[in-house]
Amino acid sequence: MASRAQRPRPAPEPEDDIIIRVRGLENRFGEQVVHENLDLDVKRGEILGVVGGSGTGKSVLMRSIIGLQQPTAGEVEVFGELTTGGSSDVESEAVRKRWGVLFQGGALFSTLSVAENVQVPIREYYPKLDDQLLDEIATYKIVASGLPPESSSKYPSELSGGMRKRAGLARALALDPELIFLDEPTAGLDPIGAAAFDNLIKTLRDLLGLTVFIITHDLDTLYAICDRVAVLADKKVVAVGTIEELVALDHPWIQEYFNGPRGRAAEDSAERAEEESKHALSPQEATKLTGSDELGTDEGT
Ligand SMILES: Nc1ncnc2c1ncn2[C@@H]1O[C@H](COP(=O)(O)OP(=O)(O)OP(=O)(O)O)[C@@H](O)[C@H]1O
Repeated sequence: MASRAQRPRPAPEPEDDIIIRVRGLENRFGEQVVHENLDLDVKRGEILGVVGGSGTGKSVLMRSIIGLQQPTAGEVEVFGELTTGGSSDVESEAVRKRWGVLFQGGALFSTLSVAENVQVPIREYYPKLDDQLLDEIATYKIVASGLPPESSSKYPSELSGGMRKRAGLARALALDPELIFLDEPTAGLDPIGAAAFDNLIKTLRDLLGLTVFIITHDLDTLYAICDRVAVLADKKVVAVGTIEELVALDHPWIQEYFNGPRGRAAEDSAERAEEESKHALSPQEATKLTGSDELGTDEGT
């Protein structure tokens, strides 16, 4: 886990490595103005955390980006295609295939097994695939998400909260996306399960080169895996940057969030984890001492 002091700063990206571009976004519900003149860029390959007080419009922002919410003004481009109207069905279908979404709570279909849930997006885009291949792909995604293969045949009601999140992640990964959106993925998980889920996201990003847009209230997640954090307040993104850059700002909500008791505790625990990892045994050393090569595979959910 990287500490606040030691996390490497992402190198500056060229313009075309911005894969989500939000400009002048406005969302109104009747008299309520949720977003006004909101701008945001997300860079290829980064894990971007999105934070803000309850009701500041984090989920509405995500829904606007993925085209589930038509904003009242402004534009959103993902992979260079407009998702806020303007694209043809063919173009928007092609671009939708390139992202996966884990909604709050997993949003699994309760009458479908885990494998059938994972197969839903695959069937939508590739209706001619045969059942055996669909089963193989689903099992692969389920295992990649840290679930045992036996969970394929289980129904959401038979899974723990952490397992449901992993099943939702398996479905988000179904179409080999380049970009994933995660809405509060660690909410409701115990701290060990939440840390394991964070590690899984980071590992998948590193292995698959994913770009990750993650809405979270979980300060530990921000410290552990996010390259940059975007702060929603006053109806817009008031700041985006590394945690080091954000804490240097004078914004009252940012100061209270990162320098309040929970923010400091998360920072301390990230630094402790970093310190402990320096003293941890390598897998080879552990094998020598214990004669076992099966350490550390339980992710705790
Ligand atoms: N379809 C809708 N119709 C009317 N109001 C809506 C709709 N969707 C969201 N809102 C309102 O927009 C505001 C922002 O909601 P949103 O769910 O994006 O907040 P959030 O920042 O994700 O909050 P939380 O952290 O509590 O999940 C809220 O006041 C919500 O009631």
